[in-house]
This record gives sequence, C-alpha cells and structure tokens, in this order.
Amino acid sequence: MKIILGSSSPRRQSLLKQVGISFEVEVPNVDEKLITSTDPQTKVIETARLKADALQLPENTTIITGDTVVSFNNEIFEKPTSKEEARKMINALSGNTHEVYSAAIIKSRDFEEKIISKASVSFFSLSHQEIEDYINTGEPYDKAGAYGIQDFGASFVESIQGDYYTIVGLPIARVYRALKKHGL
Ligand SMILES: Cc1cn([C@H]2C[C@H](O)[C@@H](COP(=O)(O)OP(=O)(O)OP(=O)(O)O)O2)c(=O)[nH]c1=O
Repeated sequence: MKIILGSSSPRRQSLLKQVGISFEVEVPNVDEKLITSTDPQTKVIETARLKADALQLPENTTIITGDTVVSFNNEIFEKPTSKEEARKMINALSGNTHEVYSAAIIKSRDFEEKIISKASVSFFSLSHQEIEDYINTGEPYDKAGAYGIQDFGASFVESIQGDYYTIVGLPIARVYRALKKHGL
C-alpha cells in the first residue's frame, strides 16, 4: 500500500517521518477560500476534505491531508497574507489564550478516518519590539496565526493544553494509530 501525503507543509512531512511512516508527497491544488465556515472545527475538517478530494485515489493507495487554523475571540486566523495581518494576529494573541485546531483525513478506497484535534496556547504579553522583530524574520507567513511554536514562536508560549503536535500542524499520534489500525 502506497501512502501519499497531500501537503506542502514541511512540518507535516517531518512529523510523518518522525514516526517512521514512508510516503510520497502530492500537493493538492485547491482554493481554500471555498470553505467559508466560521466554525474552526468545521473549517479545518472541510478544508482537509477539500484537499483529499482534490487528489487521485488509485488502488492500493492511502492519502493523508491536513489543515490547521488558529481561533481567537471568535475569529479564525489562517496564514497571514501581509506584514499588517501578521502584526494584527500576533498583537491579538499576545497576553491571551487561543485555540489551535488541526484536522486530518486519512482515506483509501476501503476506509476513511476523520481526525480533529484542539489544543490551547497561552502567550506571554509581547512587547511591540519583539513582535516587529519576529515579523521581520519572515517566520509568520506560512503558519496559521502567524507563529510557529516549533520555531522562534516558542519564545512566546507561556503554556499549552493538549497535543503539542496538533499546534505544529498534525495530531501525529492519532494519525499514526489510525494508519496502524488499517495495517499501514
Ligand atoms: C499554529 C502553528 C501553525 N503552523 C503551520 C502548520 C501548517 O503548515 C500551517 C497552516 O496552514 P495549512 O493551510 O493548514 O497547511 P499548509 O498551507 O502549510 O500546507 P497544505 O495546505 O499543503 O497541507 O501553519 C506551524 O507550523 N506551527 C504553529 O505553531
């Protein structure tokens, strides 16, 4: 059985490697704006499904897709599209607790697993200068919520509740166990 990871996320790729899963990468070509739900849990699972449905599903192949959003104060923060947006997100998260939702779809011709995971992250109060310095590293732009807990963004984090890897972008233990359940 071949495993295809339908993701350009280097984090998702490294997490699968970390638990010994061999896979090929095929990046689905989708317009995530098609998913308009304002509920973060619905948004991530529907976006992961959109990505999964955009991939071919030949015999003896299992595909894995994922999606991650940050949710704060009834707002959904995806990847920032500008310096201003990154600044707005990090300012909002500063000194507060937010949620990170990650979803994964694992599917073959014979089965489909739907995984949704939520974790909470509390930030220290950040100074204007550290926010500006962080934005200028360029790190925020490929990450929901404009920060990477696995990178310099770790310096913002006072505490987390839940699965760390859900914050990084894939609830890897649950994905791993679902794959093993299906003999992969
Ligand atoms: C909150 C947080 C998000 N992220 C990343 C995980 C995801 O890669 C990204 C959210 O964007 P996604 O749209 O979920 O994924 P992607 O665009 O990176 O890749 P693809 O759609 O091809 O699967 O944010 C971190 O790397 N660290 C973090 O702390």
